[in-house]
Amino acid sequence: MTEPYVRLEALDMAYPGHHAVKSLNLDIAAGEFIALMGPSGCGKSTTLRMIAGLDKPTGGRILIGGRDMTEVPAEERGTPMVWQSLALFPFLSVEDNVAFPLKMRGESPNARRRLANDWLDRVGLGGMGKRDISQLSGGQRQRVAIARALVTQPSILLLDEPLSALDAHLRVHLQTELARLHRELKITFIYVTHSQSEAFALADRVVVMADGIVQQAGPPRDVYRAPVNAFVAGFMGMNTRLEGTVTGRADGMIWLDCAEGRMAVPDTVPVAVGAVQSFVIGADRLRLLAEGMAAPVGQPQVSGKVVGMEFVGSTQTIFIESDTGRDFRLQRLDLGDDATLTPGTPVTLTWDPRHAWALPNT
Ligand SMILES: Nc1ncnc2c1ncn2[C@@H]1O[C@H](COP(=O)(O)OP(=O)(O)OP(=O)(O)O)[C@@H](O)[C@H]1O
Repeated sequence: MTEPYVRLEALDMAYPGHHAVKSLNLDIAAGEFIALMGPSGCGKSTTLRMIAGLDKPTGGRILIGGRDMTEVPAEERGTPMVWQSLALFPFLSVEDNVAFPLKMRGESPNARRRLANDWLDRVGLGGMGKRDISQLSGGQRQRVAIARALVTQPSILLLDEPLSALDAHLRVHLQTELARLHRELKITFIYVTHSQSEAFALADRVVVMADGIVQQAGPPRDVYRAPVNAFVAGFMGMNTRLEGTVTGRADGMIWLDCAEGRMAVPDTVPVAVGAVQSFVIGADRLRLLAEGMAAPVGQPQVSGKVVGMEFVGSTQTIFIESDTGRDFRLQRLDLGDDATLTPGTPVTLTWDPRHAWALPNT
């Protein structure tokens, strides 16, 4: 990264009785879309609130554009925030809500009206400026909140679960609009979410947190395919974790004795023969073997039975329990040809060992 635009340096927040953020270091480039994700209580919102200046860190520094902002009051930081719960003024019109930060800044009534309506147009609410907030739907209100945050033309927009109060259809719709706004505005977005699909769809980089500590930061594909530890692998959800005793190395692969048989994984970790090594295999990498077929030479072959199926539009997830009692998840396109895969159906799984990923032993 060239010079970061936002730098969080050993950022710490120790509430009385709870250490919420622990010496967090993160560099964010100008114009980057960053998603902070992790389970409830991991410190995502606290981190965002510290960047906004709403919570004062108990340690570390926040630099924005090279300037130390740690002691700068929220209203002077130029870091507006959009929340899950809509903090709009119910007694002001839509236009006045959007224009409010401009009024605080002392802009003239004409400039306020013009800019507010420009932004209402940009978020798809053109012509609705005179309405009361109560006359808008949840999705429309969230657009007002976004317009109000952007009307001052900040260089950073902070978003804390901005879509989580909306229904699934609206969420996807507004997600697309946020992506468009980010492309057009080219400003830095820092986005807190529980939702892996939202984070993956929107962010240039995701930052996975647990217990106040950054576990992994990287492009969504890297974090999904190459988790750095068991926590991140588990948080990504759609993979199966196996482990075995290392028996040797050959041709860029580590060979392991697992309960499910002899397996190989790409040799990316320094591990000794005789040690136990974990690895993951993505749900989309697993394949079912047709009845009576053997796996290609060098590929594992794991037998088990179907325990459940889930359909999500054009894809399906098949839950399989192996004969060794391990849970596998297999994800594939739904081609409508698996009426016979009911719970209890015996199946055999395989995968290309080059798609497995050894978890670094940190
Ligand atoms: N003012 C406070 N005093 C004491 N503890 C707090 C305070 N605010 C937050 N916490 C605790 O700090 C931890 C991190 O909170 P935070 O809101 O950052 O989590 P989060 O990752 O955003 O979670 P969620 O996804 O549920 O919003 C939680 O355990 C929370 O209970």
